[in-house]
Amino acid sequence: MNVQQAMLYVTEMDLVVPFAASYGVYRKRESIVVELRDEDGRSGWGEVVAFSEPWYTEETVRTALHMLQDFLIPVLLQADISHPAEVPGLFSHVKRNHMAKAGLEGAVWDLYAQWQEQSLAQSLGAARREIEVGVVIGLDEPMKMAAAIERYAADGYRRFKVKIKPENDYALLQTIRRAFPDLPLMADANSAYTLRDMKQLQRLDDFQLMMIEQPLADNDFLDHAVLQQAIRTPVCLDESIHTLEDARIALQLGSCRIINIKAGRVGGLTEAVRIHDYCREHGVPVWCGGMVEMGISRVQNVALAALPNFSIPGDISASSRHWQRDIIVPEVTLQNGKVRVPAGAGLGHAVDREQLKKITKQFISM
Ligand SMILES: O=C(O)CCC(=O)c1ccccc1C(=O)O
Ligand SMILES: [Mg+2]
Repeated sequence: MNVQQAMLYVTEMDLVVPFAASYGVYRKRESIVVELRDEDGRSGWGEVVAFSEPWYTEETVRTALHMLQDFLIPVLLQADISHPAEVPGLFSHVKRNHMAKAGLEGAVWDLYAQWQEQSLAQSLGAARREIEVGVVIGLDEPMKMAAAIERYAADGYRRFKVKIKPENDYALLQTIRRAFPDLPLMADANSAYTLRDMKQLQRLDDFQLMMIEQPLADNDFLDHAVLQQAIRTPVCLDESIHTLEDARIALQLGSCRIINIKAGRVGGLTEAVRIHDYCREHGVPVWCGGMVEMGISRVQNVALAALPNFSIPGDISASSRHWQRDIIVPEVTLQNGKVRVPAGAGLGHAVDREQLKKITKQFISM
């Protein structure tokens, strides 16, 4: 497989509703869509899920463009690739910058699956035909968050995640639990706490949460282990896990009992599958995280979450959760709280070039 041309679409799209977490509020989202063309004129699609600002990890849309244009794409255009799992090795002389790398690797996976006349899920070794999915409720007033849960429950979502912060946790979860005593509920703190908040975190054991996601800083493997010893609620790590090695450290230290896998955060689908396999061997469940992404990354998530150890519904909502009009056809939709894993070759969804053109503010071809 030879990549002959790489095209980058820098996009910006309004969110259907603003999305707030402990770091701030998003009303629109910038992204980069990657189109790779091979020697037969096939297009493979990827998405770089970095945000405009470096709050989630250190990457941004601008740093990713720099990495893609000046380091990663030149290497990819020179390479002869027989399998997408070779791509991380091609990029190993570039430190980190996982989301930039994952955008290209994802597009190579799409090309490869098309070339094999397989679905992306099949190429990844995933066999499920449908997956259960969950939804994330951004920070807001407790009554508004409870109302959002009610609406999403009616849509059929199977697991509900609320964003929390130290100023808004106990009362919020109490409001939600009183309204929905049996709801499969979890909370994501995006590193808003430290070990000094131990007592406050212990009180959250009152709410039978499925887990608490990333309570402490991303590099705090030790403090997360201390916390997990002191609370009943399972800790799930998100921002801490950038590599299989990070997952190994976290499980060996007891920093968490569950891992959130996002292909963008770990440098691509290849590393995501390796982390999945490692967790499976160690009896640790995983689930697929979300990045308020558009359809290409969303459909990659569906394929990834079809692997067997994705045993908890992920943050893989319908396209309409965030977008008026997604960039794929058909869009991702829910049937009974489940999403069907596409069976068609590659992504199994077409890119809506008309919509992509409408939201593109910068185009680069190499
Ligand atoms: O994609 C979604 O719908 C929301 C997923 C989510 O919570 C999230 C979105 C952007 C950045 C980080 C996170 C997170 O899981 O921490
Ligand atoms: Mg998270």
